Amino acid sequence: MNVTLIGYGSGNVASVRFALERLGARVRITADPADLDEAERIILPGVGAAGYAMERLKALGLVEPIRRFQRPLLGVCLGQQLLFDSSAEDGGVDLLGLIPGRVEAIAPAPSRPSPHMGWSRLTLRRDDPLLDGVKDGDWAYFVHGYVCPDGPATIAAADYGLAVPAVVNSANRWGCQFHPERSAAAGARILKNFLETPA
Ligand SMILES: NC(=O)CC[C@H](N)C(=O)O
Repeated sequence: MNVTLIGYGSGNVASVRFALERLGARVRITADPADLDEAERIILPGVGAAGYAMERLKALGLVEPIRRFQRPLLGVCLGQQLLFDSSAEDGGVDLLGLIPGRVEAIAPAPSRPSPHMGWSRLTLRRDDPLLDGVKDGDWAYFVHGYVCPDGPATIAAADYGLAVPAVVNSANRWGCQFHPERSAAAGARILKNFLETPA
């Protein structure tokens, strides 16, 4: 099982790599656009600000190779958000535009501080190869202050006083808002399923 992990200076590369290698994957970390064109499957990690992440992807010439990639692609945490059209973060930033919609800030409420930090249970919305073996009610670990738009791409959600698209899919692109590398059995199963998704 080969996987290419984009190391672009805005991602939790080390923890994702360790989780993938624990599953037996051969991990290549790269920021070279040529490596993406020949990758069997790609994971786009991400932590921090959307604006900076997009600046890094643009500076490294990675935006178009990611956009044109037709084999399995998984965005993790901020990496899921980057798959959408735009984000309100950093005063508004255009993203990769692979899934329709705008990422918005989580509106804080008395029972719902922002950022959403901690364990929440998953509600499965529909079957998907990435969710094979994941059960309704499984726990996942979230750390985010922005939330993707809930729509047809949502295949699993978490209830945080608002519906948080926890796992999304559109064509060959999947996203995971929570940290699968820090989400115990469900997270490990999602990474394993991604590694086994036919390229
Ligand atoms: N954990 C993160 O890196 C968060 C990503 C994004 N900036 C958000 O607040 O949702």
